Amino acid sequence: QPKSTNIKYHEGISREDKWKHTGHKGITLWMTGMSGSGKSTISVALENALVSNQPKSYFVYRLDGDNLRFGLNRDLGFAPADRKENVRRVAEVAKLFAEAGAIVICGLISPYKADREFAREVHVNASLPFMEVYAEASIEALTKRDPKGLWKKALAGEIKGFTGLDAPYEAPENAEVHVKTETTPVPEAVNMILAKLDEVGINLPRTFRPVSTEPEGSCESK
Ligand SMILES: Nc1ncnc2c1ncn2[C@@H]1O[C@H](COP(=O)(O)OS(=O)(=O)O)[C@@H](OP(=O)(O)O)[C@H]1O
Ligand SMILES: Nc1ncnc2c1ncn2[C@@H]1O[C@H](COP(=O)(O)OP(=O)(O)O)[C@@H](O)[C@H]1O
Repeated sequence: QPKSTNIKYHEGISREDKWKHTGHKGITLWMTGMSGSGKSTISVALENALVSNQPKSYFVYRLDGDNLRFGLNRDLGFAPADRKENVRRVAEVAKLFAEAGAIVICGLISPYKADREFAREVHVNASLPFMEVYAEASIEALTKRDPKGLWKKALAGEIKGFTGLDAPYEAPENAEVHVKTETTPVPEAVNMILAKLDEVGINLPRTFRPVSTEPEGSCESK
């Protein structure tokens, strides 16, 4: 519930009218998984596939957990309440972008099921499509990959409350897409997500606008 009272929601132009510009519906793809599981790698590859590999570019916007912590979420840490607020804010921002017609790719660890469910509800309540994508890899693989050296630091006790070590990760049970990134190459993961997008059906049907059948210059003669 909002803290403010005496506020009123104002409607603008319809979502359908906004989506006419993009030629497709907005949707939020929520990538979850532990650090190093492949959220960013797959998100960027998917973004490229949608922007550069299609006959017509899609309107895509990535909301990356790490990146947002430099700005919008700079006041948040990694305590459970902070992670919850992190997910809430990103879910609300994603909803706004999806309303504007974007394919929003969120990449957040989002370790708690309840928080991810909240993100889904925000979209469902606004009648916006939402799908969860689970990037999974074993702790063994994650500690080997360790692109940022964070697992090494956390294992050495230099990071407290690290997801997968001394902070929980509640794995999704019903994610729309489940990518086992130890055995699924990145392009295959992208194609799995594209196939799911096709299933949801975000492309808007197009019909041709007929040409005028009035004789040329008939306007002036009236
Ligand atoms: N304690 C702890 N636990 C997990 N991750 C940590 C931690 N401290 C810093 N980092 C870095 O922060 C990135 C995760 O931020 P998120 O906003 O995605 O996290 S969360 O959804 O709020 O749980 C995460 O990014 P990714 O590696 O891309 O997942 C890490 O780079
Ligand atoms: N199949 C795969 N899918 C995604 N990432 C992979 C895969 N195989 C290896 N990797 C590597 O794993 C690391 C994943 O890191 P990153 O995408 O930053 O994860 P996250 O955003 O979840 O923290 C990268 O170094 C990437 O090259």
